[in-house]
Amino acid sequence: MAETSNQQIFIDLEPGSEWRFELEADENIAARVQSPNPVFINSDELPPVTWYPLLRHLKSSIYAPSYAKLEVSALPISQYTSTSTTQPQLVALHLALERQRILAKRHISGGPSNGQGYSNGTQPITRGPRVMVLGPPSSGKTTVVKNLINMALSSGMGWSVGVAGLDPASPANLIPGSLSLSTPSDPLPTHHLAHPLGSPPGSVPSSSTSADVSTLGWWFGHLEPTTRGTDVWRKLVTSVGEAWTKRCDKDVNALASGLIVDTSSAFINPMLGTRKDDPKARYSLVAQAIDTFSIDTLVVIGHEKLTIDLERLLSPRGVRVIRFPKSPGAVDLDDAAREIAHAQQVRAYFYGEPSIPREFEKLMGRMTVAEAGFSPYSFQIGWDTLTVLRVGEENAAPSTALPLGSSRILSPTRLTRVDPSGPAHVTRLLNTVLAIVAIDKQDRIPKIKPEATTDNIKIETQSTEAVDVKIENPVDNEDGQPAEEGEGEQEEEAGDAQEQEDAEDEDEVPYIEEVGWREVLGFIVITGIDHQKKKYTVLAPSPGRLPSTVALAGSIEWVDTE
Ligand SMILES: Nc1ncnc2c1ncn2[C@@H]1O[C@H](COP(=O)(O)OP(=O)(O)OP(=O)(O)O)[C@@H](O)[C@H]1O
Repeated sequence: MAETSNQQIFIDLEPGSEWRFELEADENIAARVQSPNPVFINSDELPPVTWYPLLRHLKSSIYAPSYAKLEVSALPISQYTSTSTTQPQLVALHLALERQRILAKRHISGGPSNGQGYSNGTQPITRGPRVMVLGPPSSGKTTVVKNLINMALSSGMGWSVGVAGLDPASPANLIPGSLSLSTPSDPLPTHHLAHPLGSPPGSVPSSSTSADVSTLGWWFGHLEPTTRGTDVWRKLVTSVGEAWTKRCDKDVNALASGLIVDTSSAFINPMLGTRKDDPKARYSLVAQAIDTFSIDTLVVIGHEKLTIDLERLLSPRGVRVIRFPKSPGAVDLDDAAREIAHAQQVRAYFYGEPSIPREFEKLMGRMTVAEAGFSPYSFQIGWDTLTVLRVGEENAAPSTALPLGSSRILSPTRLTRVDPSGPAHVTRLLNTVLAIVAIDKQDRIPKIKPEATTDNIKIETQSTEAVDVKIENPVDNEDGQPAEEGEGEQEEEAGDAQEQEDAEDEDEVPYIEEVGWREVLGFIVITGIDHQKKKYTVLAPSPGRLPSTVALAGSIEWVDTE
């Protein structure tokens, strides 16, 4: 209940209650605890007597395990307190995971197992918990993941928990459209929408409004997996899994700490990823993620049928399926709210964490400090210098050009190069976010002699026999423009040898398909296109040369409206 005295606003919290708020576009508030007992936001303790900024559009809650008094700088229009919290269930789940971590650590360090380090009484516990959280849209998956991470990182045990983000719409630390892997070292704060699971790969030192999270990213380029994009998705998930395995091989603490995986709500669709050659398969992408990360615990939020379905499917594989209640506080996010969150996430990648609002200057007392903003950099780069690729999109001769009765089979993960001279392509690229990928010598497909300069395309005849045929001069494949000279400072710096090589390979995608599921080096966005000069204007997070001039496009766009 809120009370006002001497222009101060206090909220009294009963033991085991949470204060929930939904901030409007113009509401920035700060909160601080004014009682000896601590309060928590997503299981991260509010620092004592320090103002904790809660910025516009944020929807969250502050939990008090025992009686607490909270002071807020202003009362949001939408706020209430409630004792119907899922915090006790979260704590119980955390304790079960913590036990597994401790036993795994004991096993890894060769300590006595005294019969406890065994799961099911037979298998020794050799590694920390591998948990995946599943549920319908807005059921609170990311919130549960964040709470579990924060409880583990606050336990004082020095855990190094892995966080895999398999929800490209709620990116863990990166731009929407990414899959990610991070190992945060400090509890993740909740100040704004920009980074639901921490801050971007730190080019700046950590501060108290973001967590120092070194994040690896992979580019899916779309907000959710679809059956059509399944092949690329699977490759990307495998890449994330390999990175996690590598991490565990090098760091036994990560192995003992375990992994928590956030997932896309699309995962609850049983038919997602079902292939024509195996039409009866259900939950194939869930099963793939479970195998890839050796998941042992699946947490299903508030969905009874899904829990039962998955239990039937996964129990034989030794996966524990737990039904977890949906928090009554979880807010149904509509399209508008999601768009705002995505725009803030992209903006924060380029400009850094949102700054602390001016109106907080009048608040007396200590304030959690803001991250220094980044210095994004805008420059022009020639169409021929920046090679923009799409993964898994058809971009070849039209089917009508094929022999009668035949159909084309293209690799579902093939790369196509965006042809800047085709007007449709250029228009599509405006405002597009691009993921920069590293290229090395082995990635180049050796140039084929002119008579063989074709696209290898399999043609399936009606008798279903596959034969290889070659189609010359694939339509829409490359512009064939010679590389421009003197593209400006950035270009000369960025282009170097690669620019020359790109110009040579104008008629085909010169790289192997693996480039499409490689870890990304960073992101840029195309903010302008000069058709006359054949140049893109791009925004990068920092000045200096691009680490590579090969970039992957998807369907993620961003226009800075601030
Ligand atoms: N107990 C709570 N009190 C207040 N707000 C909450 C609570 N739990 C979750 N929320 C809010 O509800 C919204 C939805 O939660 P969250 O993003 O965790 O769900 P999700 O299942 O991951 O969503 P998505 O559909 O994006 O996958 C978020 O804005 C979150 O901050």
